[in-house]
Amino acid sequence: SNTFIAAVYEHAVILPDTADEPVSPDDALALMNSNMDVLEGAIKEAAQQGAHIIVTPEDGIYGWRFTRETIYPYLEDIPDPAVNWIPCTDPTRFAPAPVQERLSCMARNNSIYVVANIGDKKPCNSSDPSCPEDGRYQYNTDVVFDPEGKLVARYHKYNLFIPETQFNYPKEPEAITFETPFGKFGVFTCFDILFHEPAVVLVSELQVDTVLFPTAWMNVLPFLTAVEFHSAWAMGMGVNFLAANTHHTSVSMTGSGIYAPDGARAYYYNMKTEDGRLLVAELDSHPRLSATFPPAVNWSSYALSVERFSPNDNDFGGLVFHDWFTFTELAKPEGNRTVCQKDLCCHLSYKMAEKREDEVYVLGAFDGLHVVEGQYYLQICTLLKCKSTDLNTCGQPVETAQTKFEMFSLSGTFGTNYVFPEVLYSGVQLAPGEFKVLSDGRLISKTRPTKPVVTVTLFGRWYEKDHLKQDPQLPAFS
Ligand SMILES: NC(=O)CCCC[C@@H]1SC[C@@H]2NC(=O)N[C@@H]21
Repeated sequence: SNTFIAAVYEHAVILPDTADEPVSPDDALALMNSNMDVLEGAIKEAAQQGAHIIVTPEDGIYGWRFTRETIYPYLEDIPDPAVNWIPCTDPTRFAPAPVQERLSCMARNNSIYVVANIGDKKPCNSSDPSCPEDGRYQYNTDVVFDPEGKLVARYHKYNLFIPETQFNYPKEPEAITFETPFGKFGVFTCFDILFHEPAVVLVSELQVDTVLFPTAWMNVLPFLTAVEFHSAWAMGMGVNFLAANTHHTSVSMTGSGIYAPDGARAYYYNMKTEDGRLLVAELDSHPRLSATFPPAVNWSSYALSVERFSPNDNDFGGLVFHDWFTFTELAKPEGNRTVCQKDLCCHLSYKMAEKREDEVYVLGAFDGLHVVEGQYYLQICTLLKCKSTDLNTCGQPVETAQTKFEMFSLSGTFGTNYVFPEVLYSGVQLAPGEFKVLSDGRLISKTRPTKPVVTVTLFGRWYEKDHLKQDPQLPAFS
């Protein structure tokens, strides 16, 4: 088919009690069944609305706050999908697997692909020198059941986030894909999105059409809020992206969406209540063949072709999520500005509807290794609103703004081809259809932005540089 209906469910996970001791297998299953009761309602509703596939969140069935020992009763042995297993119709073929059986039946009874995140356990012994002392590997695992209830994909998360000490890293990254009548799918989990393997491999080498993305994502403004970054990754990589987040506002977890390469089809961000939400939207099965598929981009073409727009007399520094940026203030209501850090020069042309006295915007550049909660090399050009009119607050998280822009055009001399374009309006709102990337690398407003701007960002990832030693992040202007 040319199109299909996708669903994602943001789930307010029912968490286990914080206990230091492992619970019984029955208690673990009871907690997981409470969560699956809610997921089953969402799956039924999605199927009734015609969805062909539904994605549910990372940690959506057992929650978090586990040690290696306390998660054990929640784990099941998940076989390689090559065994051709329908747990719903053949539940006793392997060791008891009540969670896989129930997920399989939900898929089968509703004739829909179901994507879920559960825990896998694999026994090992001393013949394996890497075998953990407790005699088992434990993996954060995505599973996919087809509309017959057959297990068609199993993915072990490769880039564990720092607190996930309950799980092991798989020895090698797994690039997991499967074919459907509506395109080729790939799957990875949460923190994986910031790294080359397996995320970029799935798109650039294996040419998937749609990525399935269970996540438990804590939002970090100004660049790493879920809806902002996940929609930007879909656009930068040219794929559909189905992101299902957990919903838990006390740790800033919210933000799910159905994203196409040219913008969001549906998204949900809600820090006000603890409600989950089902999203359903239509997508192209093969976005690369669609008339709206964005053109190939040379990310540095425009920026390398122009001279510096402005002198660097008044540049200053500031921290953005632990990274030392070089900033220049946008003091006039319109203009052309350049700011550089190391090899990255960022150019901005902009026009504000009016220059407000109570809001300050800057153009910023960062070219360096990010080292907090993981190590990854970034090149970032950004137009952002400062928290207050004090320039020392530039880079601190900001959610709202009042300044409307007539236009913006942002570009940079990137050394990487992997650049993710973000536009965030006041109130953590996306701007689908209101901006685009030209083939020469400029991120431009298509029409006059309809809402006040919080950030416009080109978020570049330079994967080859991830293993460099950290540069001392000193102000380049001092
Ligand atoms: N479950 C996960 O793997 C969560 C990782 C995503 C966290 C994103 S990426 C780095 C930022 N730090 C955060 O606390 N949230 C952001």
